[in-house]
Amino acid sequence: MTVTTVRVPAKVNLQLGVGPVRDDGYHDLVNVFHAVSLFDEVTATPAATLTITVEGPAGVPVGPDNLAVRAARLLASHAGVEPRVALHIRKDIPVAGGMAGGSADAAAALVACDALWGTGMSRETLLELGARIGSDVPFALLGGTAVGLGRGERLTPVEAVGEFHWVFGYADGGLSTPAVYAECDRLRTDAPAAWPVVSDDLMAALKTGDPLALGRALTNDLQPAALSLRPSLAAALAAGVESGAVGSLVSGSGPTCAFLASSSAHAAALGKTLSGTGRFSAVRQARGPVSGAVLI
Ligand SMILES: C[C@](O)(CO)[C@H](O)COP(=O)(O)OP(=O)(O)OC[C@H]1O[C@@H](n2ccc(N)nc2=O)[C@H](O)[C@@H]1O
Ligand SMILES: Nc1ncnc2c1ncn2[C@@H]1O[C@H](COP(=O)(O)OP(=O)(O)OP(=O)(O)O)[C@@H](O)[C@H]1O
Repeated sequence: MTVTTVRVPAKVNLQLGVGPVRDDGYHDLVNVFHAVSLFDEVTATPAATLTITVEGPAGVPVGPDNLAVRAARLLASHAGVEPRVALHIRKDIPVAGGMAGGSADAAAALVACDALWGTGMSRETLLELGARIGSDVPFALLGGTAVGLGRGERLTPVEAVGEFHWVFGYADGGLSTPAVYAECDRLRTDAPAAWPVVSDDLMAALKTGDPLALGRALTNDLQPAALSLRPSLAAALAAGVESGAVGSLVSGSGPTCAFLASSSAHAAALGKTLSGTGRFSAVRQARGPVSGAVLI
């Protein structure tokens, strides 16, 4: 194969239940991931050495810290091949926005390089290598809707009926994921975290495909921490409720706000209204669930 391109989706967390901090610094989670139709593309071209170029928003490292580069190196070392590839990322997922854009690129690089180098890794091996790069990477490989336990890497797919329609409000400037988890711990000093459990209401809403029920069931334990670090998010979320969203929450560690609509037409109207509030740097419509990283 000469050139491979992989398309990979962003995620929103339908439930992010955060348990106590573990000895290794991670938190045990109940993390209900949902892949949505905002995509990055990673292209892998044969080259003498490993190089990386990025097209799109600023703030993405173009060196060894890029998660796609780390993924390519890890795969090469695991498979015993030289990491000879020119990686090119076309980014559409917001950077440090709580939608797992970097993790998505790592997942895409694993799939693209495996195809380019003919290393023939099993799905299980790619999921295991992905988990070594970051907790969100396995889900970017899987896509759809899934419950993630442990630090979010132990995945079980969830059957969801139909399609849900979303509007995402982007913010200027990102939030650091470790800083948001640390703020979550700080806010809980007086009340230790309870062990999270999968929400029955959420699972029921996914089984029926009812957006109103899903909207009521959305929860994010990191939201108070994101709001504490970025107080302007409170008004941004309120704008969604005032504009008729059937559910609103911060996506993952934020600061992107996710708004659920009752139909595609409702999402288009909601997107227009939210654009007019001036509270977001950009407003995007998307649907979910969509598949994980795929060769195109
Ligand atoms: C907020 C979420 O996006 C929700 O899906 C994820 O939990 C974050 O996943 P991620 O960005 O892949 O995070 P990782 O690269 O694995 O970890 C970055 C940092 O986030 C914190 N972290 C992450 C996952 C987890 N279960 N507990 C944590 O406390 C830790 O401080 C860790 O050092
Ligand atoms: N390919 C990449 N795309 C974006 N950021 C990257 C990439 N590789 C490394 N990074 C670094 O990772 C940081 C977090 O980026 P990312 O966009 O993944 O955040 P996020 O969406 O908030 O993550 P998550 O939702 O998984 O917590 C960035 O600020 C950047 O420095």
